[in-house]
Amino acid sequence: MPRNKMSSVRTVISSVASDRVITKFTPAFHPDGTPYSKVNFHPKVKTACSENRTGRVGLKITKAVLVGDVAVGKTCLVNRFCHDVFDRDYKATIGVDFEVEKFSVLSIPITLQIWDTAGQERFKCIAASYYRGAQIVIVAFDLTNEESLHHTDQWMEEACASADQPVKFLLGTKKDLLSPSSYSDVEVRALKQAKKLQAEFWATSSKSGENVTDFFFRAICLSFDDTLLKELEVDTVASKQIGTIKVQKSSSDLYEKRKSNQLKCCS
Ligand SMILES: Nc1nc2c(ncn2[C@@H]2O[C@H](COP(=O)(O)OP(=O)(O)OP(=O)(O)O)[C@@H](O)[C@H]2O)c(=O)[nH]1
Repeated sequence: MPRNKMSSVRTVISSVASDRVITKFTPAFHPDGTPYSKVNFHPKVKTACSENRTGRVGLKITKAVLVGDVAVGKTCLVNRFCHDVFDRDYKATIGVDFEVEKFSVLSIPITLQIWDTAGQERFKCIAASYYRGAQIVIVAFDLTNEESLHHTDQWMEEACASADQPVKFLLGTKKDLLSPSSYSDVEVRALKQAKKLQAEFWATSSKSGENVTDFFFRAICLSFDDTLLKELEVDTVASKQIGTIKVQKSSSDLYEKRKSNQLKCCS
């Protein structure tokens, strides 16, 4: 890599907070609650990162959209992760809000944009226009509100319609409000729903902070690994195609050479 490019990557990494450095693949929350079997970064991804061959991946922004019913706790989740605060007073999101967080994943700088959308029906149109191109879709529901779990089908369908082959999550909020036995009952239904949605299930509490950081780290790990693998495959196909053109060119050169030799012999 050219010297100036390398030093700009280093500058970005040095501006990443120490608690945003990811060196290990974060595991799923529940072994039966995920369609993603990955437990580690792909060997090709690890090699590409160690050799600084990550192309445009380190320069791209990873977009996450957060959707779900009114007052399930979307804004509180973002505020807990980005600012480590919790507000017990409810203030409805108007339309859409967003936060940006910088990470270093296997020493590659990654910028995560989290779009926190309004759950209120009247803002749905505005919020939906921000789903486009999302690589991470998070459908939140309130673990204490069964109806909000039922509505996750529709939220997932709408958010994925214009997303970009996203990594999908079904995220239960307000875990602190449930006793262990009530939580176990809800978990059974949530795991069933996650399977139906082909999404990974997480249960969090923005009040206590339980599982909030692990959840976002997991989302980043899955998305980063996916995106970089796709990018490396594109590079491999492109270099194979260049190789084929070269082979074709040299064999046609050989043909022309032979033809001219034959002509020389005949004359
Ligand atoms: N006990 C508890 N309360 C929570 C938690 N998360 C959110 N709340 C409360 O739930 C209410 C709604 O939270 P918000 O984060 O504003 O909900 P929202 O989903 O962003 O709502 P909209 O913007 O209208 O879509 C607030 O009163 C929060 O204090 C949690 O983990 N535990």
